[in-house]
Amino acid sequence: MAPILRLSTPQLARCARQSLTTLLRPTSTHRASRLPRTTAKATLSASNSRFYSSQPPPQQPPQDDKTPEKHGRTKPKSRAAPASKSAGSKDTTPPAKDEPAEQNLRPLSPGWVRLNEDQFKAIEEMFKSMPPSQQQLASRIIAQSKVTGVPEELITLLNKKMTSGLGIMDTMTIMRTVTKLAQEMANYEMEQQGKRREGSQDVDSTKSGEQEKVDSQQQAKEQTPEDQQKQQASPGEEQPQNQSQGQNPFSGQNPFSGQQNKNKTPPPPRGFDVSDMITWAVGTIMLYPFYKMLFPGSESREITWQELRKNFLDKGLVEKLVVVNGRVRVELNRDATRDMYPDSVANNPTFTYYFSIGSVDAFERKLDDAQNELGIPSSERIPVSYASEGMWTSMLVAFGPTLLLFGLLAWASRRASGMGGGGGANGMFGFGKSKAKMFNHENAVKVKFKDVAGMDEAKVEIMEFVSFLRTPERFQRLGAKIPRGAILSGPPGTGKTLLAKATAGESQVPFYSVSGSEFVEMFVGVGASRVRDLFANARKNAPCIIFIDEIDAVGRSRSEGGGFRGGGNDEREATLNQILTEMDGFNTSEQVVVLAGTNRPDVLDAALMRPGRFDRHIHIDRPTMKGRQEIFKVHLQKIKTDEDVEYLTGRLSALTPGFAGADIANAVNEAALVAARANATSVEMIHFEQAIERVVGGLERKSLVLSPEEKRTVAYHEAGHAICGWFFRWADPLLKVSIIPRGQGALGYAQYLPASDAYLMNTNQLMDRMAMTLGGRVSEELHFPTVTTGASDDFKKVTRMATTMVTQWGMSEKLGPLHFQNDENQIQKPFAESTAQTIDAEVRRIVDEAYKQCKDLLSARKKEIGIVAEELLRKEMLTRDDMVRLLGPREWPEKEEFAKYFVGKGPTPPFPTESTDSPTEPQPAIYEKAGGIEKK
Ligand SMILES: Nc1ncnc2c1ncn2[C@@H]1O[C@H](COP(=O)(O)OP(=O)(O)OP(=O)(O)O)[C@@H](O)[C@H]1O
Repeated sequence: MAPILRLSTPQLARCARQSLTTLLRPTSTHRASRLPRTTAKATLSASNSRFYSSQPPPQQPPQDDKTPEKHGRTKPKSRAAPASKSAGSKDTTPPAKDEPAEQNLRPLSPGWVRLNEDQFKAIEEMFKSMPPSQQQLASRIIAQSKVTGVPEELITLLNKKMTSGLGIMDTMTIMRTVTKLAQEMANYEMEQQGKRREGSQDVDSTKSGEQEKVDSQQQAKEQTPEDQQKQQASPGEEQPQNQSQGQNPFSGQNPFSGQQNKNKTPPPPRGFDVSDMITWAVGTIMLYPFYKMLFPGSESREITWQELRKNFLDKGLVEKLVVVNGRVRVELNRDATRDMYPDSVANNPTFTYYFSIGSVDAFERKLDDAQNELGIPSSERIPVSYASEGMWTSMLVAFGPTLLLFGLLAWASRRASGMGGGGGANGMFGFGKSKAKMFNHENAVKVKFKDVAGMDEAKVEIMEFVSFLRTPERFQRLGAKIPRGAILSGPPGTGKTLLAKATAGESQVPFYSVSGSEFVEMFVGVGASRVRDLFANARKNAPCIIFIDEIDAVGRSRSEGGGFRGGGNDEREATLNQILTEMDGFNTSEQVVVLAGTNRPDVLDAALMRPGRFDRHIHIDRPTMKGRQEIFKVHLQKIKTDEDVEYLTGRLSALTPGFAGADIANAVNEAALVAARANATSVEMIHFEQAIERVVGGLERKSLVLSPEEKRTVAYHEAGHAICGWFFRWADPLLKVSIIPRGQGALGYAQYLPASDAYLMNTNQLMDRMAMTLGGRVSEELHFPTVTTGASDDFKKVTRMATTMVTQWGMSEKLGPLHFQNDENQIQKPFAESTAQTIDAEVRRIVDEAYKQCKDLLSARKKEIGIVAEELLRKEMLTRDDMVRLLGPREWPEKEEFAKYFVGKGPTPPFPTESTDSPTEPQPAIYEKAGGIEKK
């Protein structure tokens, strides 16, 4: 076993690989490649067995009392005689080279015994079923066990094997026994090595170099010719001797050899535990035959009934038949079989034949018939026994999947229980781990306040958090409590996340970003666990900012409404409770600021909003004209344009009322794409305008071809809108009229520029807007014998506007200053039937008034409608300048900002925004929407 000690780690690894390959390669007698999966451990261990087979074993301790003296060595201390002896051949024949002399036997450890000759033979028989490459090594290990003895359990196992056979439960004992054996052998080997080193050092210190030379010459002389031959034939076996003399071929690598042997306690090679390795290797070798005993299936062969009869039954070789789970194992009379078939594998004691049967009855009948035919008297009939061998295997097959499932669940619940108290980092399959992304100011959070435009008030509010995170002592000194967090609310895309990021960027602290919906899972408790994990991480990295986007996903009011209607939602509630708890859990010195974003602050739970949690409520609205201009400036920095930035941004912001920051970013990017498509060298005004038109109105639908009549109707319809917009005093300024189909269902459109920053509208403006919206239908009535479906969307807008005037804006004298909220989710109207009737009547009255106003105007301007419509049919699109050319300048003064950017400026002011039902949210103009109407 010594050679293993001299191998370097890479060599060991190589050996292990070879060994594994060898073991898995099928041999003629042994189908290793079909080893069951249960052998995995043995196979792994077997990989080490090649250390032994690839390297010759060490020379055994001297077999003769005189040898050490003869060689001029220090004689090893004599050991106590063992209780039982092994080779009985010791007295009669010289011991085999691997067999130790009795006086060199290691004293037996408690619970250890020595094997007798029969037992050795039995083991050797078993080793015969091993691949030949390993047999040699296995027998060396047997020899070694003669020195060390074997654990008593091994004898018990052997006896059991010979009498009743081993069961699956014995595997544990085997493994334990083998481990013990391997450990003992390794210890023994280490002792031997130590002694050899000590011996050689003693000799070195006492002998002069000359004396050594003489000794070695004498030693050579005194060696018998057989000894010399042996040495030549097996130089490897000389290695221990050479090693002690510093001639080990591995001396360059091995700390045990050569010069290094002079160190009293040579360090073992790094990262390699010799005794472990030996344990593995010996364990593998020993375990393998035992495994074979337990699972002999791989050394059996299926035969047919006819073969059985012809080869064994008729020849009287069958000793017993054992019926096991639908198969019959044939137990042969080995001696008789050996005489008849001397070269057959059937002589191998572990080899069995078996055959399959349909039913036990049929088999018994067949056997009886065969024996009758052969004339076997009933007293000598072949015994048939019934065993339930393989029960474990079949049980494993039957219950395996269930057990696996239970195991998996047990494992999962153990992991899940880990998330309970300790912060929940892992949770079930890691579910409890927070999904928050952490951005670090050094690499990711590069956003600064200068990148966030058009929300000065919000910035001022949030700036306080920055100062707190940067200089907390300034606040703490005066006893001020630091705000825990802020809710940023506002329409989508208005820059809530951006502002939170900028706060982190300015304060130069880590930023955890997570969406409220990421807390919600199908497992109750996971959300809460994630919240715990998030806050635990944040505390570790304080000072830092946590940003929970879309907090309404978890923070909805628990009392009523939202997802809690109809029975509640435990998971969401648990998550919310955890957020509340965590926010309470901060002490005031903890520099963790929680910001949350939502589009629906109205649905949030009151507990979230109370002071001490989200102390601040910062509302971020869509930007004003000035705000848009600033946002355009921020985003224009990223693209190449030669336009005058001041004028460009002013005009673009005038063109984009109602745009949020995200829309502006999108429009700018779209403009760059349009310019790139046109191979332009820089992005020009026209590209921006096209981009905005595209963002608002949708793509041009060139594939939609209208018939000439349809086109004509569309042109007159749009001309009606345009004339209203031109002649009504309070109408929004007209920008463009087009009959090019765009987006979804719009066959044409008129664009107006609503007073972008007008947050109030009076009755005059509303009436003009409604009249203008009805302009399309009225024009159709005036110019065609029949009307079309194209005005449905206009009617919808008008009705909605009139209803809002009556029910919410108090613009009906009959109903007075009352607000009637008609909740569509409620079955009953919150007002009396008579009130409902009054509302209906008032809505009708207002729409009728608007209709009359429109009809009066268009009837008077029928000629102008014709002019515009015909021009529209020719050019498909008219700009404001075209309108001035056709109709003369507009009678009413234009608003200042409109005049600044559009009156007499650029040739193609584009852009959609027609009428809208809300004074604060201008909508893009669409001539006709789908909704069952294909085209006009
Ligand atoms: N005020 C602004 N200044 C500059 N860019 C802005 C501004 N507002 C929005 N943007 C642009 O819009 C993008 C999206 O904004 P952000 O994600 O912050 O919107 P949000 O309000 O959080 O939206 P949501 O409510 O849908 O989560 C930003 O990445 C930025 O490019």
